[in-house]
Amino acid sequence: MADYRKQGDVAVLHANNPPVNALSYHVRQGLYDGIEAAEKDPSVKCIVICGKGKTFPVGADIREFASGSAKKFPNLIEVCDKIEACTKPVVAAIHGFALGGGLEISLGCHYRIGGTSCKVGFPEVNIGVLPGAGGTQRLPRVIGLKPSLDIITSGCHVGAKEALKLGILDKIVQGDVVTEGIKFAKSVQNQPLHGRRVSTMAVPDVSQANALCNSAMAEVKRKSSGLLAPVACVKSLRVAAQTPYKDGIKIESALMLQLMTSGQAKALQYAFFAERLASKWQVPGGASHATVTPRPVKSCAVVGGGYMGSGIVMCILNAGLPCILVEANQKFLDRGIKMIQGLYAGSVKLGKMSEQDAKKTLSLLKPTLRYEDLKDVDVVIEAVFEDMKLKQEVFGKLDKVCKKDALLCSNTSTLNIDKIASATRRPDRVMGMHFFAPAYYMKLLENIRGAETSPQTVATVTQLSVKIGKVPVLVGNCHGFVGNRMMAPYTTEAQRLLEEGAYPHQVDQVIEEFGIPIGPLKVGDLTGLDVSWKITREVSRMLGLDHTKREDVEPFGLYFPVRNALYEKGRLGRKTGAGFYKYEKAGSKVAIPDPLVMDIIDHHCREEGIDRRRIPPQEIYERCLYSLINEGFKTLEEGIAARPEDVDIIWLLGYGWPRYTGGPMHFASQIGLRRLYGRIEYYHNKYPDRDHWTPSRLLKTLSQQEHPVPLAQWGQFASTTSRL
Ligand SMILES: CC(C)(COP(=O)(O)OP(=O)(O)OC[C@H]1O[C@@H](n2cnc3c(N)ncnc32)[C@H](O)[C@@H]1OP(=O)(O)O)[C@@H](O)C(=O)NCCC(=O)NCCSC(=O)C[C@@H](O)CCCCCCCCCCCCC(=O)O
Repeated sequence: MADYRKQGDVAVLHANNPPVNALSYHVRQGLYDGIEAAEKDPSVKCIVICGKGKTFPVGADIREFASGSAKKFPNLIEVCDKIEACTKPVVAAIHGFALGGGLEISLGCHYRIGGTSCKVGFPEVNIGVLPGAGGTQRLPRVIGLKPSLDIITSGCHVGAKEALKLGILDKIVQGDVVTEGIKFAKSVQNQPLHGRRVSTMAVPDVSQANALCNSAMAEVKRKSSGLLAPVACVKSLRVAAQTPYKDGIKIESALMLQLMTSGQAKALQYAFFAERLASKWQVPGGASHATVTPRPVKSCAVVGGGYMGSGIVMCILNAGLPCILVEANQKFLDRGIKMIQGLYAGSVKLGKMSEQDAKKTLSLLKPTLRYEDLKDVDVVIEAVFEDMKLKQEVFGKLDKVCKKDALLCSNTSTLNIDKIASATRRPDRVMGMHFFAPAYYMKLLENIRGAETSPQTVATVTQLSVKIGKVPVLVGNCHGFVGNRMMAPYTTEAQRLLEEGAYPHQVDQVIEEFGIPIGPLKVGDLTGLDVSWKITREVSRMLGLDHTKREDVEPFGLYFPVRNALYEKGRLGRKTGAGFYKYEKAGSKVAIPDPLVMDIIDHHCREEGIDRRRIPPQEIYERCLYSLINEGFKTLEEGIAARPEDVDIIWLLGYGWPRYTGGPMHFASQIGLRRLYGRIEYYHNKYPDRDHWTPSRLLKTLSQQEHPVPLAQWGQFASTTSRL
């Protein structure tokens, strides 16, 4: 797990643990033994530590935190200290990434050189821990407290040039980093080592320690309220400034041990792996990401240049793929182009992109009004208005003009993908690609497989999704798929609470305190009450109901009297400066509780003879969140979602569910399924007419097991076959 070889009088130690050289027990042992062997060998004058394959070690092996192996001798602290204590010069030769424990290893070395494209960083905060192998103690001794606070609390990567400027790297090298590392080591082999051992250095900006740490603490509390790791990072860095290394490392270890066993760390690490699992799909019949070869995609087209369509075009262009944008008329086409150009101009202005790159990227865009221009593209993504008739019309046209093997995808957020596919003669090459707004920014892509979609179509769309920078999750076909289907009971309950005693700001406050950045009623205002009103009307029509008749729609959970009253008064949300809240002016972001809305709600209740009651925050919390979770279990039991991890990634990346709880399914496992089932059954008995409170069969089964079933095994209890 760490290869030892000698090249003349240089010992070269390669960490060898593909794909990213995570510092698992065997790698640590190999590095420790390698240093010991080199120290003992009189013919060795200096040592180079590097990584085999594509990168320097990227950190501790995250899976070892749960198993306890991370603490096993030699732990990472002991390895770093061993390297630093070596009496022969040790050089870290960095290529790819040196992250977390990898960067700590390099800080234990006496010198660090890096390739031109290497990156370093401490991403530990993202997985709920801190750089606990001396990172918080050594980095400030090398580069000072101020930049260390920035790097460690942000978790951001630092490029080679910046790392050199800060003093993390001693040199940037061209060409093979190991060859250069050997040369470098030979050049310093006779230099004294005192002054190169980082733990013995003083923190340069120590006089400002209090001011810097106080302001960093205020900042992390403001930005990541409730998160334990960033706070612990600042505490540990403060200690580095005030204490010798040998005492500081003890405090760092104590903080690390606390974090390692925290629920937040477990949830964040779960989310890390769930995100990587998402693109590993499998469909009934056994075809999977591992067995099916995707078709190459060399060009794409997007139909519809509205807000979503334009964003999708940008994702494609950013990946370096040519993209045709089709619109129905010149006015709409110009509007789409203008939006895209404007967003690139904004990126240039903010320094995120050079003018030259923006120009080059935009040159890949070909706007047109003619469907015939799409005859050679490999993939078309339709992003027209959410209307089945319109979508079928578009797919019919596409089917006629596009080459036989082109894939036709729809950015529908709710509609039946099989019905859309039925407008073509190639249902095997039709799929849903549900982007989230703004499409150029949001990482989630909910990919919907229809009944006839072929495995190769799934493979190609998944590969394209990754290429355009998204995390794709494959789901089955049903109204709203996974994300929006779970959203329905959540928003329904939020609105029902208004009719029983709560006001909008009270509901939103509970949800925002839980960690979802915008409460459901503020989301209603953001999307527009006219939009949700129209959706209710469309869904009612689809079900053959009259949306104006309470007795028709109430049993189907489609009766929203408060929303309707606001809509009828022209309060359409943020865009009109009034909805569930009032706003300073149309388009403003700050939602202000509105006494007028409270009057409208009270009036409605009086008319309906409803005795309003005080609704405790716990009830708001349970009714919104547990109804959503129950629906999540239903998507699993029906095989619409393949794994609980997929449901979680959809909610983490698409709907702002707080990552430190791991997502709704992981959160459910933390609540305890027995307790959760009990509460859902309680609400089912209280509101028997609300279908979304019917407890999920899967949840019921799991809750009845003698011992809690680990989340990774829930799938074994889902009785129905997969609908993926
Ligand atoms: C590196 C990346 C940027 C690469 O991205 P890329 O897109 O190329 O690849 P993937 O992300 O898809 O990854 C490929 C593959 O690798 C897996 N993987 C990646 N990183 C890790 C990892 N760190 N551990 C395990 N597995 C990893 C990934 O899951 C993929 O697997 P798959 O099966 O899907 O192919 C990107 O991968 C990335 O960003 N990785 C994470 C980097 C990171 O977070 N690093 C920090 C890790 S935490 C750390 O390093 C902690 C250390 O600072 C401190 C540890 C101290 C422990 C000692 C504690 C003892 C203290 C107490 C002692 C006192 C004694 C007492 O009292 O008891």
